[in-house]
Amino acid sequence: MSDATLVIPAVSEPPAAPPPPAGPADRPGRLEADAVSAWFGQRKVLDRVSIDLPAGQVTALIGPSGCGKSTFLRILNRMHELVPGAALAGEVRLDGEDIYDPDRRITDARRAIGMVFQKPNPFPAMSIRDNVLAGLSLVGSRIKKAERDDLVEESLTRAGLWVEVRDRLRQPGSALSGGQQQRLCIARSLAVRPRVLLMDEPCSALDPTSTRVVEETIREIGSEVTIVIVTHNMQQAARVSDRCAFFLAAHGTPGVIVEQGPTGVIFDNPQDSRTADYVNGRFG
Ligand SMILES: Nc1ncnc2c1ncn2[C@@H]1O[C@H](COP(=O)(O)OP(=O)(O)OP(=O)(O)O)[C@@H](O)[C@H]1O
Repeated sequence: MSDATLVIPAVSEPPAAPPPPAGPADRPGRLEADAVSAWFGQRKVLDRVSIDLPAGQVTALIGPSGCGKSTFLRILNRMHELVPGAALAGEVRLDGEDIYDPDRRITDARRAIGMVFQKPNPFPAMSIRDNVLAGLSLVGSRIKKAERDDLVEESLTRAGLWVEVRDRLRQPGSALSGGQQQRLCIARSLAVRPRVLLMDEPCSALDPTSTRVVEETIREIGSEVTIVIVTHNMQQAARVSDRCAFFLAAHGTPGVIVEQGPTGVIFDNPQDSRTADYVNGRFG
């Protein structure tokens, strides 16, 4: 490990920030990664990745399996450091502020930067309503009882699920279809009013119809909350993203960004022949 700015997770956490105020969703945030490298033990898996993720835009991270996309995504909300033996270097800034600053709590980063995973993971025995509210306690936020119903409706509406579930909010989350469960997980993330939403292959466990509905949801919320999505599906990247970053790890070397830019350019006029080969399905 040669980079000088190795980040070591804080041992003691500073006091909790106050819960976010009720009201309209916060404005979308701008994320910047600067020379981010990552290791699992002695193995370096990302090398000096720098990218600007503009506020209110959807950025797709694309590239072959194993090139470090998910690792990079997890670095963006401080999940990488939870893996034993994992280390990282470089800087990640949310609206100019270093999310790894030792004066900042991990939960502050998680509250501002939400995550939706590959497999829908609602709490199966918990009601649909309580699943939406569960996101708040996961990041240490509280909300007044009187404001809960409004927040549930607002979050489910933004996730494109309200009309389908408004008459059965007390039913368990497990009673929903896979696509509905994924939108419930999006609603759970949105209830925290994040500035950025990270999505790790959110449609890979869904059928084509559910995939389309989740993609519509992404397009609809993409101007209110900055979205970074990892996807293997090139059509999906083309459909939902404003910008793309192409990751590659050649012959066992750490992953790097080969090319990044507006989605139209990456697909129709890429500058690097490896990008052209990948987006046209010639490898990966
Ligand atoms: N917990 C872990 N411990 C050790 N190595 C890991 C761990 N997680 C990932 N890796 C390794 O880090 C490298 C990058 O993995 P990562 O999952 O970030 O790639 P990816 O591009 O997201 O792949 P995929 O598209 O298949 O999900 C891979 O070589 C992987 O084997």
